Amino acid sequence: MNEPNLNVDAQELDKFAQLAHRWWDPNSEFKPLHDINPLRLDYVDQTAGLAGKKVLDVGCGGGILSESMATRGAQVTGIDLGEKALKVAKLHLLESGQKVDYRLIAVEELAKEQPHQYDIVTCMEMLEHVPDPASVVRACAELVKPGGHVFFSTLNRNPKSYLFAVIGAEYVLNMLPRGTHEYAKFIKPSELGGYCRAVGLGVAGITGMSYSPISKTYTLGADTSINYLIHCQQE
Ligand SMILES: C[S@@+](CC[C@H](N)C(=O)[O-])C[C@H]1O[C@@H](n2cnc3c(N)ncnc32)[C@H](O)[C@@H]1O
Repeated sequence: MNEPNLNVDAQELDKFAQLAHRWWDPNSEFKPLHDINPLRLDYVDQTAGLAGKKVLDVGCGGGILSESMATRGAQVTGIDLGEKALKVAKLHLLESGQKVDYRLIAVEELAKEQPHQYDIVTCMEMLEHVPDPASVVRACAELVKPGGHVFFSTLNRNPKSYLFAVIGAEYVLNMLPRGTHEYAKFIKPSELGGYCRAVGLGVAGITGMSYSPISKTYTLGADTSINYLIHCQQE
């Protein structure tokens, strides 16, 4: 994917391509995504109701969230620009027997092709890896049906998130490979909320996702200082 006008950072895609074969190993570099998945899945399901809904998962990677939403009865399309991750995602369907439509396409392109087609759009842990996150938010707003739900999760930008998400996770606890995250690309909730409101997505809720190095578990709650989920509705 080297087309100059795509909203993509080739180095970011390459990081995920190098690791793609380990996507479904719950003890690999993707362990944090496996660990947070039940929390975000329940949050989306309880907030928007997945059964019978047409759902788009943007930046779906190997399909951890996409597949789990399919198990809740959603008709899921997963898109990414990482070819290897998508291959892994498709292979995993053979093992799980789930049904997800995976496509290699930029979200901005899909928005032109299928405007206002989805009841729910999810875009988790992806915005902090793209050059122009506002463009992704705009495309998600174009893809969701009037009154539909859009969910984003990303990393907040402040000294605490630098300490925990970069130094702690990559250098002290070795939970993630060094260089996984670029601090300058982290996004404050106020900035993400601004991108959403600018394209007609009303912010309905913001929830923090916190990790306890003592219990080694994640919880949802009021603390949005490191990782957070934002729930929007198309106005
Ligand atoms: C941290 S992974 C998150 C995967 C998945 N959303 C999850 O939370 O389980 C980030 C994903 O974003 C994808 N990505 C990065 N830049 C992208 C872009 N410009 N368009 C689509 N996907 C992109 C990567 O290929 C990778 O699969």
